[in-house]
Amino acid sequence: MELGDTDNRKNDVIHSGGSALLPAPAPPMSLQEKQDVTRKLAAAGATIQELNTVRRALSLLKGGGLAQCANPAQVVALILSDVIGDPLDLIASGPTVQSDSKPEEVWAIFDRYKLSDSLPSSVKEVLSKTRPHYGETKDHVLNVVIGSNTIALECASRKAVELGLRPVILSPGVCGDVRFVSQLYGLLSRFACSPEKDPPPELAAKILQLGPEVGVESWDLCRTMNVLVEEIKEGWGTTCLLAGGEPTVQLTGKGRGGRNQELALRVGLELSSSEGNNGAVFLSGGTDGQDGPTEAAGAVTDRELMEEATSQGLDIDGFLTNNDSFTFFSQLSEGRRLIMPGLTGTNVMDVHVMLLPPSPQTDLQ
Ligand SMILES: Nc1ncnc2c1ncn2[C@@H]1O[C@H](COP(=O)(O)OP(=O)(O)OP(=O)(O)O)[C@@H](O)[C@H]1O
Ligand SMILES: O=C(O)[C@H](O)CO
Repeated sequence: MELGDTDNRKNDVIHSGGSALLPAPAPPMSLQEKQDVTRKLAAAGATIQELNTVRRALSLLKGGGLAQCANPAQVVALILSDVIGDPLDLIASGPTVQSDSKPEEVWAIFDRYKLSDSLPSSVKEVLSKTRPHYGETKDHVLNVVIGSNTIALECASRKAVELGLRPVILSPGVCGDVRFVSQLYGLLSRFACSPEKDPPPELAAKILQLGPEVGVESWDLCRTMNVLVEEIKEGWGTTCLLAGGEPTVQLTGKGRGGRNQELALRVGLELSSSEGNNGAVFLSGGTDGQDGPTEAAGAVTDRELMEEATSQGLDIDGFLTNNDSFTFFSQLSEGRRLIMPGLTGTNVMDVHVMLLPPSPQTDLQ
């Protein structure tokens, strides 16, 4: 979070991690008490939406407080979004966006995670006060999203065209468990590499059934499948399927990994078990250059993965059970499938890329 002043104007860059970088617990709450509350919520599995709704209510600067402090100076907030849907009031808990979270909304979150009875009395005191507003008008604040997953996918799409690929953007809002997300990409690859001119309708039905589990709307799935069918019928070159978002992993093991590496590993299993000529290549990477507590940003897989692992005596299921995807990719072929760009200094969530080469019958046209 950088602040800069030019004459009577304050320029802020709002980005990932901003909530933690700009703590300002509302009195009488102490910083330690506020940290304990957010840690308990995160450990209980609260979503970023729930977490930041609570953070805004317990902070002097979040939820528009920073803009209020700057009033009447003109505030220009340049925002890098790391939250699906780019909600201005939730990115870094919206320090320049007036908060409307009501105490009852916050208590409902505490109740949901059974924390209401283990909170310090300061929480009750803060929530019993009405939040200050920064006046009747918000004319002195301009919030601009200058970086987001949508923008990243649009840039990737332009690069794909430069490389002679045919891009199609599925969605910037992919979420849900990596097991469902990997099934979606496996089904889409089978749909695109289908030997029939018209892919089997049951494949399309399964893809549409998965939509709600992975945060992708039916019309985005139908639009994408129509592009893939056109590719099959008209025999374009390789289609570059682009998507992004922030899937989740249910951690059951003690291994080292991240959601991007685990997703890539699971998609590799899907591709390896897919019959026919499934020449898809899949990449998942964190745009901040770090995936979980590892040096990698993600990994690349294809249908050769299973055979490659088996030939090197690596049991994929064992690594997955232990959430040990980083160790797996590090040991496989000297780590050649890992993506290691280093930290990028920005964060617009994860990007998924799947290259779908033309299926054999179109080569003969
Ligand atoms: N061994 C593991 N295997 C798979 N996923 C893991 C593992 N360890 C952690 N994770 C996942 O990685 C996530 C944390 O990823 P990361 O450290 O990249 O932060 P982040 O969620 O991207 O936050 P930020 O947006 O601030 O970078 C956790 O939500 C957890 O589900
Ligand atoms: O700082 C935060 O609140 C998260 O990174 C979401 O923006």
